[in-house]
Amino acid sequence: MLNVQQVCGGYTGESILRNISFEVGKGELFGILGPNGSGKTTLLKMISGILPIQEGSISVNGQLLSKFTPKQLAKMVAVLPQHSSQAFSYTVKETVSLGRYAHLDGWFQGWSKEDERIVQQVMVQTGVADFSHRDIQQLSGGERQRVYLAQALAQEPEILLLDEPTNHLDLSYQKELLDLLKKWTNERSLTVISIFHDLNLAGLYCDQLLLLNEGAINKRGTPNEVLKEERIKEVYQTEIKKHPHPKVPVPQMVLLPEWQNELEKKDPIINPNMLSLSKDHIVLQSSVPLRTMSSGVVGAGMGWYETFINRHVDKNYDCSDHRKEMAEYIRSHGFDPNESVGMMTAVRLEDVSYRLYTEKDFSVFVVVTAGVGNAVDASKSDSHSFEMVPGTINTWVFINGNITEEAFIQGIMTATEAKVKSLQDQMVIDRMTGTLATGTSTDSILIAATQSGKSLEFAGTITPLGKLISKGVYECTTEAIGKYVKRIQE
Ligand SMILES: Nc1ncnc2c1ncn2[C@@H]1O[C@H](COP(=O)(O)OP(=O)(O)OP(=O)(O)O)[C@@H](O)[C@H]1O
Repeated sequence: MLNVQQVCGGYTGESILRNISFEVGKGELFGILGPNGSGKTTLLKMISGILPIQEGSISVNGQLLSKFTPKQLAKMVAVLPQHSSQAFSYTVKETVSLGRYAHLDGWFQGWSKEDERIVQQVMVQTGVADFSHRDIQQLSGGERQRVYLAQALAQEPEILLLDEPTNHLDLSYQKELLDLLKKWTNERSLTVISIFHDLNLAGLYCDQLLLLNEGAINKRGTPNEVLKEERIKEVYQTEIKKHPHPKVPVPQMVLLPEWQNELEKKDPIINPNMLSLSKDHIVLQSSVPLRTMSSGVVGAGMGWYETFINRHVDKNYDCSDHRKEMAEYIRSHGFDPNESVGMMTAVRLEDVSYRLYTEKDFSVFVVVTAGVGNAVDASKSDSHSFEMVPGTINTWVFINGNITEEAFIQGIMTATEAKVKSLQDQMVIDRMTGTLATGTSTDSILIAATQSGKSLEFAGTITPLGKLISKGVYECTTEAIGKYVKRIQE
């Protein structure tokens, strides 16, 4: 569809872009990225034919851009510039109707039913139909942006060029606009070439990305190929971190603010004095959010949480809507479920076991409640029927240190191995199979780290961090099971 070959050029004598070559396929949503001044707008101006190129070639459907008449070009390519402004006082509908100009024989000569239908349709699609009779000068920045988009779409172009289309738009209109563009690329094979400053939006919506740096191509490829942490850090000269989108397999980038360096220098913060115990629940309230990976009823997965609750429930607790009920319980006790990890246990909470384990410059605080009434041998779990019951071994591991994503996962493995060993050493039996149990059917775990102080890369069993986790989980699980067994024997 669009072929850019070895293009060089810029403004009167000064060459801004160097050796730019890429292709854009029909129906593609193509994003142009790059720092301020990298040449994005200059490139877009060249593609739209406003700025002549100094070297190379740009062709559309196999024909050089310079061979099209202005009217042919206007029918084929529509442009939504960065800061659209209009000197004259037009209504919204008149402004949108200007988009049909390239299709008319003369100025509003032969305005057809089809022209009217298209204008009405794009006004509805861009959400401007409700104020179609208002003066464009009286609209907000976001409303005006949508009117100019409607004007560009009314042109029914094959290629739509956009310079930062989501500028001025609030969150919901950003999404609506990009959803609409994506739909037009899929359903009408509209080719969209757009400049983005928001790397995350570009990653979410674009099929292909072109990253410019100082007038040259740094990388061209799919979002996963272009949005690499090291590359973005280098090109934008800033601290960022890449993380996965929670629903779709595209990378997302987050900024790391300067003040996070201060956080990293702070002293350890999680200790046994922060634990409050009652018959109903055990709560650990942190003064700062902790990076947490857990299988809690509330707050499961990866997140930042301040409140950690292990709640006692009756053996016959109805688990049918346990998430909602637990969130209500947390709220009714004065905590925010959005900032909490909540677990349940049928075990008596007086039998909790907890201890702080310290190394030279980091520490681990372990809290375990354990009961083995529904102990299971994982190698024979086929013999068991699936039943949701409140968890019985709940393991909390708080780390006063700065740990990697890898260490979170290794921490869960290490803690699980230590738990299994404790069960085996105490000869806990799966009642269904009569074999040694490896856990219980609904155990829960959390690893929560302050992400300040010492950097800890690994948490496998023989690493410095893994040694504390192993020892802590083994000892606390053994003690908690011991208390449980003693109680049921009494
Ligand atoms: N009309 C002009 N005459 C001369 N130089 C210009 C002109 N317009 C832009 N430039 C220069 O060309 C370079 C690239 O500008 P361009 O607008 O293409 O960058 P950009 O990547 O779109 O930046 P931004 O993200 O800030 O919009 C800059 O150094 C800019 O100063």
